[in-house]
Amino acid sequence: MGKSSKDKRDVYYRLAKEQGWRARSAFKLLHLDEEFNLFEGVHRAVDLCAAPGGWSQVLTNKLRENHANHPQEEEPKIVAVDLQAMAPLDGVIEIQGDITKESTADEIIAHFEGKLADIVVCDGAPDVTGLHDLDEYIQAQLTLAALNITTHVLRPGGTFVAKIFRGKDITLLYSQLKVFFSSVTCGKPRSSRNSSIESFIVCQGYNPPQDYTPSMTNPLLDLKYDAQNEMMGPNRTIVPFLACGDINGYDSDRTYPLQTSYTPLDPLVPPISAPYITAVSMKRNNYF
Ligand SMILES: C[S@@+](CC[C@H](N)C(=O)[O-])C[C@H]1O[C@@H](n2cnc3c(N)ncnc32)[C@H](O)[C@@H]1O
Repeated sequence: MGKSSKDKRDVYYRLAKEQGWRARSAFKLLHLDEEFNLFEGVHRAVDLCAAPGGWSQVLTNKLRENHANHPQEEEPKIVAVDLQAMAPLDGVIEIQGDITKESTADEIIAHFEGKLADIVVCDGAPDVTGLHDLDEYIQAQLTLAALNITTHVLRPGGTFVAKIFRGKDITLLYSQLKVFFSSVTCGKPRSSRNSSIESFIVCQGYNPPQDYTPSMTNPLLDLKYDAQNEMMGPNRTIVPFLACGDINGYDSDRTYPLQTSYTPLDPLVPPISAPYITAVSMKRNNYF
């Protein structure tokens, strides 16, 4: 009887046990490295969603190798983060925290003491629900949280690698990543199960828009448009508003009965700060 594909996949599970990797996923990073040469000249790394620590082990080996080859260069620094506690790993600073939280980002940044990382990797996966659209959405949110932390800690020219679920809406995420990196490639390492929707984006050449200011309250994570969180400069995107068709005379008897002082420039688009009562009267007039 021939080997089933399941038997072949298990080779990485067995190899991981034999070679002392904490997780078979270590091979995914090793195989991505074979293709993309991820660790050349890398001394400082962040491992997001790191438990139980397979990728951190790979990082430790690669960065130590780099240091052994160039002892005059700085000592390796690796910061690993996960929701779950991780058994200690020599040479790895571990943070137990949620990567979607600002406090976790602050903690990571603090460990770099003003210096920047050469690479950020993220193998994060939320608990899947089995509802594909929902799982893809949550995975994309996790990737965006990782990207957001990355914009705070990655040096220009640096690399970001993250797990994605390559579903039908993935091109939106690619577009968002292309804003920040000169090269964005999607890779499926041979150790990643064929049956799995997972792939990895390899983003190289970090190059944020000029004057981009990293912020945890930015549109990638948090859609807040109140006065305190107003987007400025290149963080702010304004798209044209086009009234389609002739709206003259449309519903011309409308009134704003509860707002004597409110004179909107465009009655169909009240300012964001317009009071609740505006929404009530607009709703009453069936504008939305
Ligand atoms: C597939 S495992 C990572 C395996 C790891 N790369 C390794 O080689 O050992 C996914 C991890 O993502 C973590 N995770 C999921 N959501 C997270 C979040 N919001 N913040 C931090 N970690 C998260 C989980 O706790 C889990 O340990």
